[in-house]
Amino acid sequence: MKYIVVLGDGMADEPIKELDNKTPLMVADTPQMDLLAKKSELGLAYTIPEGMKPGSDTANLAVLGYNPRIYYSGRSPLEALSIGVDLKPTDIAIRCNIVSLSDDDKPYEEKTILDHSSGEISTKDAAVLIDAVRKELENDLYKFYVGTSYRHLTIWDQGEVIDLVPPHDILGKVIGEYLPEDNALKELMKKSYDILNNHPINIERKEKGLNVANSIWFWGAGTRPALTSFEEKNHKRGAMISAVDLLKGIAVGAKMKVIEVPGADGTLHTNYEGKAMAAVKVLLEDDYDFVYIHVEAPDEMGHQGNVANKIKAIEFLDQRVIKLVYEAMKKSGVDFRLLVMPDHPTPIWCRTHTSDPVPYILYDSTKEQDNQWMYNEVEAKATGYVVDKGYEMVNKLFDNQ
Ligand SMILES: O=C(O)[C@@H](CO)OP(=O)(O)O
Repeated sequence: MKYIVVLGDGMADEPIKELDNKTPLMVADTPQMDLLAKKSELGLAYTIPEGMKPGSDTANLAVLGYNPRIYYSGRSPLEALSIGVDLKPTDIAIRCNIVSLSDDDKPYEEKTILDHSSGEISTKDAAVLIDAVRKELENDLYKFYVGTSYRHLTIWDQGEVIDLVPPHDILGKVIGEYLPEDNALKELMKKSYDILNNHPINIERKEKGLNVANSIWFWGAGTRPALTSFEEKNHKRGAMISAVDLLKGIAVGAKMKVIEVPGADGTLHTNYEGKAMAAVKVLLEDDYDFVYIHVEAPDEMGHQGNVANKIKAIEFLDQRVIKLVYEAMKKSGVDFRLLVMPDHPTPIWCRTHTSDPVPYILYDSTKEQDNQWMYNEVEAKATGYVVDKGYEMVNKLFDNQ
């Protein structure tokens, strides 16, 4: 038996007025997910433990079977594992976004945050900007490392885990009240604006009408994580396919195989087919038992508040990932169980995450069901199946309960 998770980041949503009070999942043309839903258990899963913040860190740990209350020690330390930075016990890892602030004459505190992703800047351009920041601001206490696209890393030697606001939670707002209380971190952010706003890369971006990448933004602080190995825990050899350091870092921590897919970049235009084919290969040719395919695009489109592109991202996931994996597995004749779900909702109305339960499909090629339901939030709720503890989902997938 082979085991597959397809994780559509932020795919769940709420009814939207312009969509006749339907959700993007209800409106999207998803014949593959609907076919699977008919043959499967359909239900709702709570991936965010009560009282915890609805981050992709917490939710994906849960879907991989790690109780966030035990294993969560911050987002950035997980990403550091993927970036290859070995944290000392006294190091604090902090996510260092490159964001777009309003390019006006107002003091830093009065600027508005326009985009947490600087127009999904390329890693190549971002690396040049992080280098410019590093030259001016790095010292014995603060070190800067390049991650992927707008997502980078700062290590604060002998620092503290302090509460910092994720930039995607405050899009369109004046930043003053959301800046770090820690003065040193705030100063680094302020100085970064002076370094970056008129950097040649940003002058070019302005000319091209692209969002400028003119400030760093700190959030997601934490300490070195300690995950039990996935194989020890589940007696399954597991592999991870994702564009983002968060998921790749969780996999490094869990001693899973990390598969790099060329062209997988976390955007709407990622290499969907490449991810699907890499998953099939690791299961059928390399004989791994479990693969986790993470697709970031629906979440990013949610953060952008772009309903048409969120629908597109869901349709791409359906036709260019799930369909390919399903058909290749069927053709191989190997039995498999397939779990399709988001980690959390990223509703268009709020452009950030919520803690609501998410719809899941659990398919078993050896026990096909014959139901009438389709894959969406409303029908998943109507079935009455509920998984209260998201971190038990893998046990369901492995049929271990
Ligand atoms: O990587 C990030 O900065 C965030 C926002 O895009 O991702 P997610 O919403 O998946 O936590």
